[in-house]
Amino acid sequence: MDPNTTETEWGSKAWRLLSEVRSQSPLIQCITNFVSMDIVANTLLSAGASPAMLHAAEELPDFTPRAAALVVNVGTLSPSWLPAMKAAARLCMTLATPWVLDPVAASASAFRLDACRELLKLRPTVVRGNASEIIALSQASAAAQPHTNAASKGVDSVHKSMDAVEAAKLLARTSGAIVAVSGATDIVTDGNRVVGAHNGVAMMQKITATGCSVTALIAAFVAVDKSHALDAAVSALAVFGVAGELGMKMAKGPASLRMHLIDELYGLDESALNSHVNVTSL
Ligand SMILES: Nc1ncnc2c1ncn2[C@@H]1O[C@H](COP(=O)(O)OP(=O)(O)OP(=O)(O)O)[C@@H](O)[C@H]1O
Ligand SMILES: Cc1ncsc1CCO
Ligand SMILES: [Mg+2]
Repeated sequence: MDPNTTETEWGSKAWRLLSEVRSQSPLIQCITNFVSMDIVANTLLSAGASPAMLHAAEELPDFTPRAAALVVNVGTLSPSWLPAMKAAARLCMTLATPWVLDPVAASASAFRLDACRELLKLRPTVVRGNASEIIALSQASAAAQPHTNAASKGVDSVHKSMDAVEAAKLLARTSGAIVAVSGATDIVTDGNRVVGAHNGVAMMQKITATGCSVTALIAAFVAVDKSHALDAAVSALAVFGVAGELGMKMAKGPASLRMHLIDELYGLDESALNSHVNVTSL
C-alpha cells in the first residue's frame, strides 16, 4: 500500500481508480459459478469494465493473454472445470496478468479445499472471501495436509469479518496474495498492514453473489493499477459498498437493492465517493 494514503484520501483514490476503469474498460475474464454469472457481468459493465465469461480450456491460449485480469471463482466447482481454472491461472502467473481467487465455500468438501489450495500455489494477486472461507483456507494452507476444522454453512459465513483478521494475515503471508475478507467491515491485508472499508449495508448479504461481484470488481480495479493491489482491492470494496448504501435509499428489499446497487454503481461521481468512502487503518 502507498503508506502515505491518509483516511481522507481514500475517497479520491477510489474515484481515481473508478475513473481509470471507466476510461480503460479493462477486459476481465471470469471463470465463475453459474449462480453469479449474470450479476458479476452486470457489476463489471456498470463499473465500466468489459466482462467475458469464458471457461473452455481450448480457448484459454488464445483468449487469456488478451485479458487485463482474470477471476477464478469455485462456487459451482466440478472436476471438469478445475483444469481450465488452473490453466488460466497459470497463464496469468506466467504473463504477470493479475488474477483474483474467490474460494467460495472453501471448507464444504475436501475436493473443494484441495482445489483452492492448488489454485493458491498459482500466485493469485488477491484472494477475496467471506470470513468463514478465509479462516478455512488459511488453516488449510498453513497445514501439511488439506484439512480444516473451520465451521461453515455452505456459501454463507458463520463468522464476522473481524474474527478473520489473523487468519487473513497468515494467509497473505503464506500465499503472497493480498487477502480481502468481506463483511460489515471489509478487511484487506498484505500480511502486515490491515485496512478496513466500512461501507455497505447488511441487506447486500441477502442478494446472492454480491461477494462474487465484488471479487470481480476487485479484478477490474487491480487491472488498472497492477502495482498497488492492496489499494485497488480496498477501493473496489469501498466503491461497491457505497453503491449499496446509495441503492438502499430506494430499495424495498433484496431484489430492488440488486437493481438500484447496479444503477448507483453506474452513476457514482466524485462527490459521492468523497463524502461516502469510509476506510481506516486497523
Ligand atoms: N453486515 C454488513 N454490512 C455492510 N455490508 C455488508 C455486510 N455483510 C456483507 N456486506 C457486503 O456485502 C458484499 C458481499 O459480502 P459477503 O460477505 O456477503 O460475500 P459472500 O459471502 O462471499 O457472498 P456470495 O457468496 O453470495 O457472493 C460485500 O460488498 C460486503 O462488504
Ligand atoms: C448460492 C451459491 N451456491 C454455489 S455458488 C453460489 C453463489 C454465491 O456464492
Ligand atoms: Mg462468496
